[in-house]
Amino acid sequence: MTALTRIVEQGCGCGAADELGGLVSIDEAIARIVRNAVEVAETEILSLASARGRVLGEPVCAISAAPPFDNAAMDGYAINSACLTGNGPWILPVTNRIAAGQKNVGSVRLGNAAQIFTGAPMPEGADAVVMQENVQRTEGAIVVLQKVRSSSHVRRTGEDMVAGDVVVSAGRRLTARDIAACAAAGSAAVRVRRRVRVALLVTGDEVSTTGDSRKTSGIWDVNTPMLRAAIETTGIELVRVETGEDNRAGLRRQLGELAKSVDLIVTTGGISVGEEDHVKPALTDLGLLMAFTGVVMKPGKPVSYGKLGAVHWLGLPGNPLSAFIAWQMFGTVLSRCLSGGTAPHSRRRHVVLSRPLRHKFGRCELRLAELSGFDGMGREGVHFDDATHSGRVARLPIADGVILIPSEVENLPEGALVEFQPFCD
Ligand SMILES: Nc1nc2c(c(=O)[nH]1)N[C@H]1C(S)=C(S)[C@@H](COP(=O)(O)OP(=O)(O)OC[C@H]3O[C@@H](n4cnc5c(N)ncnc54)[C@H](O)[C@@H]3O)O[C@H]1N2
Ligand code: MOO
Repeated sequence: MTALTRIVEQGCGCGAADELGGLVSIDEAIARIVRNAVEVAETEILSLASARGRVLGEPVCAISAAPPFDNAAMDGYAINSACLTGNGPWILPVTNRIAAGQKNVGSVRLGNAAQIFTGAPMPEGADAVVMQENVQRTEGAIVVLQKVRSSSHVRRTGEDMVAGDVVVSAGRRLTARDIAACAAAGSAAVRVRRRVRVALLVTGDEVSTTGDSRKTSGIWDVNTPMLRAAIETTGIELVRVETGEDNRAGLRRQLGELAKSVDLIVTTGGISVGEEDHVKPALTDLGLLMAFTGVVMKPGKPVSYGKLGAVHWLGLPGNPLSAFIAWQMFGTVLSRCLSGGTAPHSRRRHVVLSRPLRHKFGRCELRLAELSGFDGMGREGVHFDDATHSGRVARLPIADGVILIPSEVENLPEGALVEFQPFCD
């Protein structure tokens, strides 16, 4: 039995929406984010040394061929393979010695050999390298026991890249792998998009900051440190962190101020339907255009998104697990779109349930899950929680991601396939 038959890019694929309550499906919420989020236009030039994590604003092209000349791939002897005729062994006089970095390497005549070291330029006349382990060295000569093919252990000019090749495309978020290709292409600096500027505003009068020596217990503020870390992981720049006032006028003033200096405001809490939920009314006062207000998912139902002029607002629920999962589902997509990064390949995959699963019909549930390795048929298994509790985070450290349980599913047997989305952190 399969809970979902197709791997979808990001959404849950079940398409559940609650028109009456104004809630949209996960897929629709993502589509609205993608439609509204325009990447930052400004770019800057950075040295390769400081470019990791940044989004490339223009392609990086090779300035010359790599390798720039034919060279030895092994320590050994450069020979012309055409001299190994008939049956061996063949005795070849060693007439020169070539080290890496050496200029004027000379040539090798047919029937002779040049001792050569890995990375050294191939001498004229030679077309192959015999590894030193495969010869017997005698006074002034080598004995070759087996034939070698032309080009054996030779790295040819331009076999990795030629001048003008695009080695990294615009939109890539630079990793050590991209930086390797840029360096091999001769690039010292790259043009990247400027980082997206983000403000985090955490509401909730009842929460206390950890580290306050006057307090030994309380509802600790989880969202600020958690989202600081999560935002940092996506490569955008957290420029302001504030504690929200718990009233409409105060929030209106704070949000209005923040909107002057950032591209994105992320808030947590204060977005449900209670009389004490002031974030949306304050944003409405400021002229917010709402793209969606609530998603048919558990946890994270109240997650909302809209725009204050050119500034994006992502409203995450106050419950820490809801805030974390809503960030994973929507915040990461929004950050990527605003940064100008190309969509990564989906890391979604099917996994096999380790035991029967029960689910309450209604919302698409994103339940914490832990990968448990592969079975004899190569199928990846998953352990999962009995239920989702939006205020609990004790199990987050051992969870590798979430399984997606479509809204209409009520029971799944052990061995059923479900979709799994790994956390990006
Ligand atoms: N009548 C209804 N009530 C609620 C609904 C609903 O549909 N109808 N939705 C529930 C759902 S689902 C969620 S999720 C929460 C989200 O509400 P808010 O986003 O307005 O969040 P708050 O009420 O401000 O806080 C919820 C919860 O989280 C704790 N919290 C808040 N901030 C932090 C923080 N920084 N660190 C740790 N914990 C935090 C807060 O103490 C509350 O317990 O609404 C339901 N209600
Ligand atoms: O949707 Mo809420 O996040 O379950 O508690």
